[in-house]
Amino acid sequence: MLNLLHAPTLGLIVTMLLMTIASLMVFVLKTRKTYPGFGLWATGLVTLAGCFILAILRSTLPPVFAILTGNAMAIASLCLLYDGVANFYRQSKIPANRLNWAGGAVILAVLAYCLFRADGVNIRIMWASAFQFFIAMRVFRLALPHARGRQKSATLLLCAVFIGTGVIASWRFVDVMLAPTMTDMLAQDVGFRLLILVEAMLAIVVAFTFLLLTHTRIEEELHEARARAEHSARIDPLTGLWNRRHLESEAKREIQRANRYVQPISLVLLDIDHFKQVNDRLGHLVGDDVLRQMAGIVQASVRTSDLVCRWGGEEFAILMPVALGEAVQAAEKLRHAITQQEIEPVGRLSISVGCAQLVLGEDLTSWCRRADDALYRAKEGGRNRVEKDDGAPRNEPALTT
Ligand SMILES: Nc1nc2c(ncn2[C@@H]2O[C@H](COP(=O)(O)OP(=O)(O)OP(=O)(O)O)[C@@H](O)[C@H]2O)c(=O)[nH]1
Repeated sequence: MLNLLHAPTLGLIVTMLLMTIASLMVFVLKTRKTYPGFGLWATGLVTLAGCFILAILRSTLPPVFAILTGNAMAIASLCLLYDGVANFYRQSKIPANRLNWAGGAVILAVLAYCLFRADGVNIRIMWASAFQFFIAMRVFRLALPHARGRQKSATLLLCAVFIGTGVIASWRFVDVMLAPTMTDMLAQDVGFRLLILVEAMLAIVVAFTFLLLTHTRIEEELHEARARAEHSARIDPLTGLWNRRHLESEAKREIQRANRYVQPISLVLLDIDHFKQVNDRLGHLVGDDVLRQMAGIVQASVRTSDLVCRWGGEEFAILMPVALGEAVQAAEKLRHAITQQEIEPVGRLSISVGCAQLVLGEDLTSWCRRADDALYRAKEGGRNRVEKDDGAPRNEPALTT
């Protein structure tokens, strides 16, 4: 066991592991999509690896330089990792925290002072461990509130790693406090060296966690982009209402529900009367604006449980979870509201409306055709009126507008 944890070998293994992981982080930073903070994480790990290299080379360098530079690098790497976490969660590129850096500078000054004390090694390790504990707890506090949604597991892993780092730092603090005066850190007992090895492992897990956090954020963005694309594929760009595609897919779902629970549902189709004249007299852009105003009136005049869509051109459709009689009443109310409304710049307009209640076992095509037939009859009957189709067989052939 002792041989396995031979100090120089241990130092070499840890350094090589850290260098490898730091290089991989830099590679990911240069070649993949990353987020604010990733660069700081990569720099933090490179700095940590540099600190271990200095530890290995300590005997070949002037001791004051090796100790102070090594500690400065260790402090800087902790501050960089914290800044990376802060920037990642806040999505900002501004370096996050001056308190850590100021604290780090004070600790470094204390460490420099300790170089001239007989019990300096112990005190140095205790101060450095205290700082490590402080940063670990700050990272934990910063990250924990973000453990939700898709980021939950990766963030919890990050919190666990920094809790582990904090535990090791406090363990080492107590261990060194109780130990006799030390002359060389790496010459300490096996337990002490084992802690360094565990810390190196934690650094690797941290790097993995950073990659995981980045990956889950990419997933999150893709998911949101897909949801946005799906939503906008169902919206009519001119009026902002749902489009026909959305209404049809909702109607299919409603048909299943209505058939299963025998609940009434009606389709109301409405068409602006003589809309062509608006375009012809005032131009297509004014026509577009009139359509937008009409959409607003229709949407405002129906219940929130009704689904309004632009069916196409100057036609709108409303899905109402009510029986035919109530749908006709609502359509009359809407027709009346529209005729009372001043529409800029054309004045008052009227609509023709066709209503049809879903018949048990009927499909969407047949239901729409019946509503369309009723609308056609409203047009034929002189416009500005509501017609219904009650599902009873008719003698005349089915017509469409
Ligand atoms: N401005 C504008 N006009 C549109 C749009 N979609 C369809 N239209 C116009 O709507 C008009 C529909 O004309 P018609 O089908 O003859 O109907 P109408 O003039 O309303 O006559 P009736 O429906 O029979 O009362 C055409 O002039 C189309 O160009 C659109 O997105 N914007």
